[in-house]
Amino acid sequence: MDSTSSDVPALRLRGLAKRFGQTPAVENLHLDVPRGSFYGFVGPNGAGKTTTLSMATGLMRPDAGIAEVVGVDVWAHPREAKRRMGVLADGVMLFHKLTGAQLVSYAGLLRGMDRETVQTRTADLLRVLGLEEAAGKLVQDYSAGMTKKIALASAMVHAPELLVLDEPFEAVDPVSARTIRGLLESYVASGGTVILSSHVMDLVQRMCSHVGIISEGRLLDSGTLREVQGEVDLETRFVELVGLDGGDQELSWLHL
Ligand SMILES: Nc1ncnc2c1ncn2[C@@H]1O[C@H](COP(=O)(O)OP(=O)(O)OP(=O)(O)O)[C@@H](O)[C@H]1O
Repeated sequence: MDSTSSDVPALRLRGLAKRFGQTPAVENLHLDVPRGSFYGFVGPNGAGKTTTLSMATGLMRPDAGIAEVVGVDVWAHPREAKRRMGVLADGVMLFHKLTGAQLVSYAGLLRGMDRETVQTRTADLLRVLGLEEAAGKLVQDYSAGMTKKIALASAMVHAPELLVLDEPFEAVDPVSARTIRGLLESYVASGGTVILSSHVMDLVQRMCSHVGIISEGRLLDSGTLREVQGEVDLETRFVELVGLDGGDQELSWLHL
């Protein structure tokens, strides 16, 4: 397949599956993320979002199925696939004994970039993300939001074709969230592709051109935002598909 063709999805998943013991976390999942799309991957807690994105990005080996980034098989050609994507993983340990600036630079050097470019881009990212003053501080001393931002900078420094972001806005303050949104929007406008997982339907509805809804390890619906949400808003559609499951219950003892 010609990986330069715009028909090749930025991310293509076929039959992805993963079990933890007897529990299926992801089952026979097929998904196409078109190039140049801003793709929201949503689902309730424990739906399989992180497991899917981990298998898609070479962090967790699937029991079955294929993951391709711009036509490159992630598990057959991990180095080539990883060059083309930037990943913000959920719950993965960073090298916390490095300073923020060192962490981003290290990520760039790992991708084979020259030192000068790495330095310039690291400074740009730290400035834009409001981390200039914390550049020399150890990552272990960062707050949760600062950690999220430095991990995001590390994922973006090599200007990959695809960004895979697991909960990029979690713990991030509203001003930084706005900055990150702006960065991602201009990245997509210039031809990049973003897939992000989130629980915040408003945010997905505002930012994303495409959506996939996953529950209990299965993809329930996917397509353009308009196709998926139909005549209602995304949250209503999400609840229709996933079910309320306790969402409308009350606790009598909590009535004061
Ligand atoms: N390392 C693991 N060992 C055992 N079970 C796991 C492991 N990781 C995930 N699971 C299980 O797999 C299922 C999917 O989890 P996953 O973290 O992918 O969901 P998620 O959609 O990302 O959830 P959340 O929105 O809460 O972050 C859950 O039932 C979870 O308990």
